[in-house]
Amino acid sequence: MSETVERHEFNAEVGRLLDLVVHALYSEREIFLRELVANAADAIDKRRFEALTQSDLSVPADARIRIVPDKEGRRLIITDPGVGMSKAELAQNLGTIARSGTLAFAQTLAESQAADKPSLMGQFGVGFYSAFMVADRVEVTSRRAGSEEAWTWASDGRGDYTLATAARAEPGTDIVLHIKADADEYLEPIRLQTIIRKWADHITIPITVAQDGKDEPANEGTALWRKPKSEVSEESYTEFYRHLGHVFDKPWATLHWRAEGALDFSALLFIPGMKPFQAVEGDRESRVRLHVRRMFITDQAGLLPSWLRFVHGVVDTEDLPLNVSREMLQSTPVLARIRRAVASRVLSELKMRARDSQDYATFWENFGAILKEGIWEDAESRKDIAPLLRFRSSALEGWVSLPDYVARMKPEQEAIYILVGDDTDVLSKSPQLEGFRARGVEVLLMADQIDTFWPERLDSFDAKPIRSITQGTVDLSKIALPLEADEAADLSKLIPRLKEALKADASDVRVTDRLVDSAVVLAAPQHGPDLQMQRLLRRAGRSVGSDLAVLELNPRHPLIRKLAQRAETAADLTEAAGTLLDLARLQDGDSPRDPVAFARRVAEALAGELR
Ligand SMILES: Nc1ncnc2c1ncn2[C@@H]1O[C@H](COP(=O)(O)OP(=O)(O)OP(=O)(O)O)[C@@H](O)[C@H]1O
Repeated sequence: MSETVERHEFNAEVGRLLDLVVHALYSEREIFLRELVANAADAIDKRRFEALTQSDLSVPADARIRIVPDKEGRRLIITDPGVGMSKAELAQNLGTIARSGTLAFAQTLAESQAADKPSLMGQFGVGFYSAFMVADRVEVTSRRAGSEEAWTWASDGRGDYTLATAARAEPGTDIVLHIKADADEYLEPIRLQTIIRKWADHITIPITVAQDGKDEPANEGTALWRKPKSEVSEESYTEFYRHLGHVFDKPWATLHWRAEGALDFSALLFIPGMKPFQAVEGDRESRVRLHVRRMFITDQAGLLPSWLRFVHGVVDTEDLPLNVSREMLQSTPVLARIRRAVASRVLSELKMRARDSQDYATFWENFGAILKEGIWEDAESRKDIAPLLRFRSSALEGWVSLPDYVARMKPEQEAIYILVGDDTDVLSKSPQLEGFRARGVEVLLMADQIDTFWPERLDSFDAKPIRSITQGTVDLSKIALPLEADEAADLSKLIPRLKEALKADASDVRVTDRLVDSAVVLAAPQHGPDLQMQRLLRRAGRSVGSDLAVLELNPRHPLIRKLAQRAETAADLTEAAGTLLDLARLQDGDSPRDPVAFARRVAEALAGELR
């Protein structure tokens, strides 16, 4: 067979990443073995998954990962019968950085303090490239399952790599590391055994290390989730969690249980201790792994609803056949029942942990925004999720729950009041809150994208309606103002004049008791989209329809009083009306309709003052 050899440059990012990996990132070089073994195990799982629909790809019964040190040749070889890589996949996976942001993150990491490194590192796997910490040349020979062709990728990690035709009897991958002069220890079978036991014991695929010509088992290979809880140490849980999630932090929650009876399954689930650094945009599916009788089947069985997609873990059942098909995964009632059982177990864990508010805040700040999606999209779970929500509040620091809020409601108060915007700190200063603050009425402040949507679906909590304070007419008149307020001006002449002047820009002009210090405020029309929704629509370039905002006036404010007097005469109020509307928009963080005209009017008004 004639050999073809092609030379390719690494893209510039890979070059820089390699440099960081080798020189700045890791203090423990031994983790290269963990990374390579994890990749090999993933490749075997992938092949098993593909075999569900293509039986000729099936993984050999004695599949294992072999580690073979060759002292004389100064080589370390890692072999797996996994899915393998085609020529294009070799170039793509080992010649570029697939995930955007990886390089930037590696740089941050390299520059960070030693003390912060371990936790940052958790967000980050350099994976395959870590081989260059111990090797000055790496060769990867791979044959894609389902193909006859094999290719060898080779590089000394310095700018370029080659791709050459090769031969391999079976699908799978061999990684050959040419060990550096100062890395002799990684040619010692005992040392390799120790590393595997430390880092890869939870991998259920057998791993062997060759010693004196014999393959010796190196991992225990028991399925951790099948062991009784009492036999699993915290370290083993943590190590398994890290392996599953490709992370390095500690789980915030570990849920390990066995269901027996109507359903028969074991589950080991984790809620991460921090937000994933590289959240895959658009991927909203739960990635909890489904095993049948220990054997990995798929991580795409949607075992948890997407609003619990931050949960990692494994569910292993006796109730499905090993050759379960993809169609069956969609339709079998067994899986539907398992899904319900698993989700309800996660919710009860959250409920229990929510009793410790400080502890729960960690979870909430990481994943609260995702949990809220459940209120929007899951009618069945809505009632269970609602008490788990937490909010910023106009009345106090920290996180507030709906039950807390309801317990603090004023006797005359009719609704749970909310204000939605882009930033809770900005919201907490909003004039929209003035009348509520003055009357001692608490308002919940929300600034996640999803907050524009879910309140409408929940509608009420504990029989109290949830109302946006910028929507419709909020009636505060039943709750007395504790301080003495100025007499309200009579606006009966002013209002029709302003309505006329603003007929193209406001759907209504009316008196409000929501204000104390400010003259004006905007409200959404009673049956149209709320203000934040209008803002989102506008930013997305969508029309907000005919639902113009309502301009509300504070009849006790000096400016409004003066205008009310002016309205008694025939004076022209068009400009003043426009300025009022623009002021209200500015307060809510929006621009005046015509910034230049607005600036001119304000300047003229000031000039009048100064004259
Ligand atoms: N032994 C292998 N068999 C098949 N494919 C592999 C093997 N090793 C690596 N790959 C492929 O190369 C890709 C890149 O591997 P690498 O270890 O750099 O990153 P990763 O595993 O995707 O991410 P991370 O290390 O952060 O978990 C893998 O996603 C996989 O597709």
